[in-house]
Amino acid sequence: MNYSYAGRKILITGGTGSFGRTVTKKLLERNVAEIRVLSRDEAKQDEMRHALGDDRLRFYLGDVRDYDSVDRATRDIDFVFHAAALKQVPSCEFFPLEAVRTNVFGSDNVVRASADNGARSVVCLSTDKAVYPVNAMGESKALMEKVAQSHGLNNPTTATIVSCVRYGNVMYSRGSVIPLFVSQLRAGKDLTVTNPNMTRFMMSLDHSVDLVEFAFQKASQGDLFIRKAVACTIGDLAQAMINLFESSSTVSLIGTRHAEKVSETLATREELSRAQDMGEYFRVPADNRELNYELYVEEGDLHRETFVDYDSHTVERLDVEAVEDLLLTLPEIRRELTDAGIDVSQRLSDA
Ligand SMILES: O=c1ccn([C@@H]2O[C@H](COP(=O)(O)OP(=O)(O)O[C@H]3O[C@H](CO)[C@@H](O)[C@H](O)[C@H]3O)[C@@H](O)[C@H]2O)c(=O)[nH]1
Repeated sequence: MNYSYAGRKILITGGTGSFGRTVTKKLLERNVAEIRVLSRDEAKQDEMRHALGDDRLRFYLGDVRDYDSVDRATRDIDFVFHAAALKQVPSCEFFPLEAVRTNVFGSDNVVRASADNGARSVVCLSTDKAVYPVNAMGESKALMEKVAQSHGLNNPTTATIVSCVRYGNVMYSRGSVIPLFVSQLRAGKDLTVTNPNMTRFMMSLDHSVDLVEFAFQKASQGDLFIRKAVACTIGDLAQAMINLFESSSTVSLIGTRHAEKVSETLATREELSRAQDMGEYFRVPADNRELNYELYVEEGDLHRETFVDYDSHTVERLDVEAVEDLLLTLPEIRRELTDAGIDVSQRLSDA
């Protein structure tokens, strides 16, 4: 279905985070009537209110764990982008029930309140860590995906479309490794690398948000959209940062953190076997069969064996120079380099 944003009201949960904020900025460029941001931290809201200075922005204090605060924020709303989450792997490992409360029950509140208030479309933000999860953050996000998909299965006549978008690591997002490396380089310290052979999917924030808009426009009930991405090793990422900053820092190995994987998977082969390849991304439709399994035993999926997981160890791997080029596409990196007195204009014009 194609919806126009003109005159529409959009809610972004977790709207003061890196992802939510970028989506907010992009949507403000459309002819939307109102964007609501639901989040817990009034200081971040205040900072965003002043930074964006747009009177179509409305800030709602509240927590997705609390149905009433989500209900208030979803009244008379058209689109909901659900980005609020606990997303740091180590902290979720220590406090797994907090991850369950926010990422599972909180997501259920968002889906239910949106449907109760007649929203047209809800898009939930997921992560590659939800695939073959080994940590509480990923496990809770995997359940969030199931909660999102169960909406359509349990409410066949609902008018509210619920879908998910799944990403890898968003470069320069708050609390992630790239801003950490920048601060270490600027302080003249060595870069703390967990395991140089670990691989991660790398994508820019700007690229990532396009898919949210696409999901709003095109999702069918229960769809999961996966953004394809390139990957690199963390050792190459550290080296690329050292090279760009023309630094004499070296790498200091600190070992793998709690519950980290050596590689991440964006899509399983089972998902790929029923996915639609749409160029930049995959669309994985929900399995809409009913709970009547005896009707289906005849239909085994022989086709499935020909697919392999979409994994950061096996997709296109960037070398150090290609990682440098990718880093230079980030405005934050260019600004940091300029601040550090490093002139990259020649390199940018060669690119
Ligand atoms: O001091 C550090 C910190 C991290 N790393 C490594 O850098 C990579 C990326 O780490 P980080 O930026 O902390 O991201 P992840 O732990 O991979 O998780 C991020 O990426 C996920 C998507 O995979 C999101 O869902 C999470 O919210 C987000 O925190 C990992 O291989 C880490 O082992 C280091 O080498 N040194």
